[in-house]
Formats: sequence, structure tokens, C-alpha cells
Amino acid sequence: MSTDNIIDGKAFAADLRGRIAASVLDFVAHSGRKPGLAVVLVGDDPASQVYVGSKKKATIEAGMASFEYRLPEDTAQADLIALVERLNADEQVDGILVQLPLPSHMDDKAVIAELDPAKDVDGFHVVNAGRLAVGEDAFVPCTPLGCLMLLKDRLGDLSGKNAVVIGRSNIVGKPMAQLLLAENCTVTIAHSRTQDLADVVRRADIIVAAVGRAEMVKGDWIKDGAVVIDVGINRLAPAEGETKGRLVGDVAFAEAAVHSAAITPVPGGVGPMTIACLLRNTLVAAYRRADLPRPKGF
Ligand SMILES: Nc1nc2c(c(=O)[nH]1)N[C@@H](CN(C=O)c1ccc(C(=O)N[C@@H](CCC(=O)O)C(=O)O)cc1)CN2
Repeated sequence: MSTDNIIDGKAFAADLRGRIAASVLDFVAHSGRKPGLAVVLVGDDPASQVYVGSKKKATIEAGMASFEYRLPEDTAQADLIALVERLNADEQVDGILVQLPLPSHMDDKAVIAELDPAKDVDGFHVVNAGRLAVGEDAFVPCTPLGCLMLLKDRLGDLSGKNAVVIGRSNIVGKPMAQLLLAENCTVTIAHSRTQDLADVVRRADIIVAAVGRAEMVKGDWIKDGAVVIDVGINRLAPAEGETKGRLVGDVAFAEAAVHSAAITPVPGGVGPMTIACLLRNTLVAAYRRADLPRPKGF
């Protein structure tokens, strides 16, 4: 199989992180301090521990200050909110991220509501969601922002394209649809109650799959020449002789690749963009808080 149509998210993210690091140097020269990102992890979910570790490493590599808080699983919600309030008031902190999922005794929405929207580099606060919806400058959630960057890199102008977003989560599906609408796409949001999903997808020039179901989108659903962005990260049960199951996306990659003009793999597609866009949002937050003009290219 030719690999010309495979979108290398890892390489794109590495390039973006390099450009961010260059702008961090300018920020330090103008403000006399580093942009700061605080990451809060509650509990010991193994995947979240890996993601938080990767965020710390990427933050430091970009020349930013990393503040990490690891709280025990049984932390009271009031104590987490007290930490968020301290970080809201901390001048060294430009961005705050509370790693999701939170333990089941906590209410994600109530915690996110306590973030200062100016430091909400995840773009999850309702103020940022609302700004995005009405077309104002907002922090946009990192995963859909990364998907949009990959799409524009491949397609240039997205105006007039038929885009289907599969999934309606607040973190990916809804903001993705808003971003595509802002690029003048004709947007359909499909979800678990959508009828004839295969037919809906067959009409799309752009498909963003964010349902969390392994290989649900089949190759014969893809129109020839469509661009496919796979947000899913699903681990299959280990096959015989394997200790760990393979990671796959929401799209049956090999069959979809035959039809698509471009497609993201899993791993190595959208995932690396999530962390690069977190750094991008933190950089923008730092420039805004220091009252400096936004650096070129961001
Ligand atoms: N507060 C937040 N919580 C969560 C977010 C988020 O954006 N903000 N997103 C996800 C997890 N996540 C970052 O936090 C994340 C997920 C996946 C990747 C990634 O690079 N994946 C790799 C594969 C990794 C593997 O081998 O397991 C890839 O796709 O290539 C980065 C970040 C939920 N929580």
C-alpha cells in the first residue's frame, strides 16, 4: 500500500512544537518570564498518568514552565476547586488543565466552571465554548483544533466541503463542527441515533470520526477522494501471543485508506496534535495575559 495519503500527525506536531518553542524565546525576551502551564491529575488512571507525563515533557521541551499537581483518588472536590482557585490567582500560571476523566465522585462540569476562562487552555469552560459558537476569539479544545490544522494543511480552503462529524461530545464533536462551520463547510453531526450512518458518511468530502468505537467506520462508507480524520483511540483485546492489544481508531484504517485522498493513522495521527495544540493555547494565553500582540502564525 502507498503511504502518500497517510497524514503524519507526529511530524506535523513536532514542527508545530518547534515553532512554539521559537515564540516562547521571544515571549521570554519581552516579558522576562516563561509561559507557565499547570496540569492537575486526580487519581491513578494509567492512561492519564502517561498523558500528564507527556504534557510535562513537551512543556519543558518548548521552554515553558511546567507546574504539575498529582492528587490522590479520594481528594474532595472542594479541595480540587481550592487548588484551581490558587492557580487562577497565580501570576506565573498562564494555562490550567485538569486532566479528564476525573474520579466518579467528582462533577467535571462543576470543576471546569471554576477555571478562569483566560487560563482555560483546554477550551472546556462554557465561556470559551460560547465564544467559539458565536464566532468570537476563544480557546478551542486541543483535539479538534489539531484536526482542523491537519485538514487545512491537506486541503487548503475548506469552503463548501461537505463535512460529517461522527460524535457529539462537548470536547471533540461539537467544537469540531463549530470549527468546520466557521470554515464555511456544510456540516452534519452524526451520532448514535443517526439513521443510515453509512449513507450519511458516503456523501462527505471530510469525515471526522470521534465515537470511541473500534473500527466502526468501514472502508465502503468512504467516498473516493474524501479526507478522513480519525480521533478514536481504542485498544483491542490482545491477540494470541500478544501481551497488549493493538491500538486502533474509530475507522477501519486499511480499507478506508484505499478510498481516501488522505487519512490519519492511529497511533501517530490526531493524538500527537492534542499536546502540541495545548502548548499553542498556553503560548497564546501567555501573550494575551502579558498584553503582547499574538505571535505571527498563531
Ligand atoms: N483535560 C484533558 N483531558 C483529556 C484530554 C484533553 O485534551 N484534555 N484528551 C484526552 C487524553 N489526551 C490528552 O489529555 C491525549 C490522548 C492521546 C494522545 C496521543 O498522543 N495518543 C497517541 C497514542 C498513545 C498511546 O500509545 O496510548 C496517538 O494517538 O498517537 C495524547 C493526548 C482525554 N483527556
